[in-house]
Order: sequence, then C-alpha cells, then structure tokens
Amino acid sequence: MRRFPIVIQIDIRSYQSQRGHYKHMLDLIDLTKTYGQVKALDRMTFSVQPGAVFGFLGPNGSGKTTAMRSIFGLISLEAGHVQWKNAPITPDEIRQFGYMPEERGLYPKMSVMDHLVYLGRLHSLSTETATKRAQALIDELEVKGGGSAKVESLSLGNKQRTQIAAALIHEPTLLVMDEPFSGLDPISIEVVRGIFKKYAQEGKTVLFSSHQLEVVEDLCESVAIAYQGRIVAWDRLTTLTELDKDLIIKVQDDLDGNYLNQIDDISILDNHEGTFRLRLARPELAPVVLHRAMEFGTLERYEVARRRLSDVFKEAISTSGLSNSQWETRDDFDEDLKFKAEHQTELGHDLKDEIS
Ligand SMILES: Nc1ncnc2c1ncn2[C@@H]1O[C@H](COP(=O)(O)OP(=O)(O)OP(=O)(O)O)[C@@H](O)[C@H]1O
Repeated sequence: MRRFPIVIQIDIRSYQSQRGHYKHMLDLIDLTKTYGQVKALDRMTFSVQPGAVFGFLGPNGSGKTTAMRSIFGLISLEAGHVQWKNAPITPDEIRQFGYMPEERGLYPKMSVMDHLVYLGRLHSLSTETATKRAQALIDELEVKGGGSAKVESLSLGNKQRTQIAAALIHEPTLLVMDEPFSGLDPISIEVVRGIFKKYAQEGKTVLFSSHQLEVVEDLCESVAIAYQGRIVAWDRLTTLTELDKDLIIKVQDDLDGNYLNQIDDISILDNHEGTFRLRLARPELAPVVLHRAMEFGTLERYEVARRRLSDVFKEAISTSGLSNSQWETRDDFDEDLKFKAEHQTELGHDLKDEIS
C-alpha cells in the first residue's frame, strides 16, 4: 500500500477558538495602509469575539480609525484583509453592521425621529418597525426632547446619543463605534455602557475605540492596544491587568514614603498624599514592604491590587521597541484634512475652509 505523507495544517486562530480562548467573529489580519510617509496600519492583526465588549485603544494617530474604516471597505488596503465568521466580508454583511464614525454626521434640520426612521428605511426596515425601534432607542438613550426634537437644537451629548441610536436602528450583528464616549457626561456614559453590555449579552459583537481607559476598564472583556499601526498588546483584560501586581499602602503622617527607601525591586507608580501605589518585581516583596511600613508607623492602608489599564497601556507602548519618529508631521496632517474634505458627506460642515 502506498503511503502518503500526512500534512497537518493547524490554523492557530481556529485552534484558539476550539480552546475557547479567542472565540472570534471578526478578524483583522495583517492590515497595511500607508499615507505618504506614515504607515497608518503596519500589519495590524487582532480578532474580536462575540458576546463580549472589545476595547480598541492606542494613542492619537495609532491607526484605530483607519482599521475600523477598513472593516467597512472604506479604505483600500495595500495588504491584509478583514474576515467575518472566518470568511471575507460580503456587502450584504456590511449592511447588517452598525458603524458610528469619528466624524459624526447628522442632518441638522431633521427631527430625531425622522432621522432615525430614515436611516432605518435605508436598512430596509418598514416604516412601522423603524418607528417602533426609533422610539425604543430614544427612550432607552433618554434623548432630551424626544423624537420631535430637531437635531440642530440638541446638545453635544444628545447628538451623540442620537448618533448611537442611528448606529443601532437596524439591530446590527456587529457594532463598531469610533470614540462613542467622547463628549458624554457620566450619566450618558452609564447609559451607553448599559446598551453595549446588553448588546454583547445577546451574543453580538461590539468593538469600540476610546481614550477613556477607566470606562474601558469597567466595560470590556478584551482589549487591543495599537501603536504606530501595530498591535502592541491584545488579550483579555483580566490577563493584561494581572492580579496581585501592585501594592497600595499608606502609613499615617508619612507623605514621603521614607519606609520604602532601601527596598530594591519596587517602583513607585504614584503617590497621592502618602498613599503609594507600588509595582513589585516579585510577590514576595509584599510582606517585606509591610514589615518596613509597620516598623515605621501606623499602617492606614494596605491592599494588593490589580494593575491599572493605564499602566498596562504605558508599558505596552514603552516596551514595544517602536520609536515615535513616525508620528504625524504637518504635511501628513494636511493630507488628512484634504482627504476628509474630498470625502466629506456630512451636511453643513465644509472642511475645505479648515485647509485654506
Ligand atoms: N486620509 C488620510 N490621509 C493622510 N493621513 C492619514 C489619513 N487617515 C489617517 N492618516 C494618518 O494615519 C495615522 C493613523 O490615523 P488614525 O486616524 O487611524 O489614528 P487613530 O488611532 O484613530 O487616532 P485618534 O486616536 O487621534 O483618532 C495618522 O498618522 C493619520 O494622520
């Protein structure tokens, strides 16, 4: 009997999926895009799982918006591709996605209700269904003035709530939101957080970018951190913020932390009026610090804590080995504005004025 060599091909992503680690719906694979001198995307790769909220982080200009736009086919990639359910995304699937872009676009003269129904109709909803859903969203998001309010009369936060309703009107299978929390007050943030959570609990996929790390920390199950067009960290939040890495300690009346002198392998992350957050190189250092503190004075606070996302973020960037030489130059910025002006579809705002 002739024997054929057996070739076993393991797709690492499906393997991870079987193990339940990265059970993914959306894959961004090796995305590459250059604007002039700037590599907006430099083989950017990450996956988003369903049923959980995914936070997309990164400093300004790290490629988040470009990556999100590529999901909708809004930019031509030089290399790489985006997959939905392990296959290239079809135009039909894109129509079922919801997107809130960075440049918000609402029709100022329309009422909130008319606006939402119009967008619902564009997604092939009947007027009746669109009206029902629009009303439910207006109620849920508590848009001030309700459906009859004119968009132009709304405050920034209420415009934002309307924009979020617009992205949700057709009950999308994938929700992609570019900075949905910027400009929102704490109560609005709470409302939107609730909506994202509910959406994810229904098994849908939610990806959003944000610079508000405390919101991301409270809301997301997984995060990816982009820097210079690459992903420099990507994992479950609980893995990234490792348990028991930081120590929070305060000794009464000691604002300078003199008891910390001469203990090696600890770094001070911050000091708020004598309450120190320390990073320990090894967990065994915790009792050493405790002992020194108690020798020194009365212990007011002692707590072993998770790392903060802001520290994970800073460390991911500083240890990425990438320099910031690629950051925006004035020329790139102008190119960006020109591009936006050419593609501006929103009403009432002409970016050409900004360029001249
Ligand atoms: N149309 C364009 N023309 C020229 N440069 C562009 C264009 N779009 C993006 N860039 C550049 O690509 C880089 C990545 O931009 P992108 O908007 O994706 O970053 P971002 O992470 O979303 O930033 P932010 O957090 O500030 O919104 C930046 O240097 C930006 O100036």
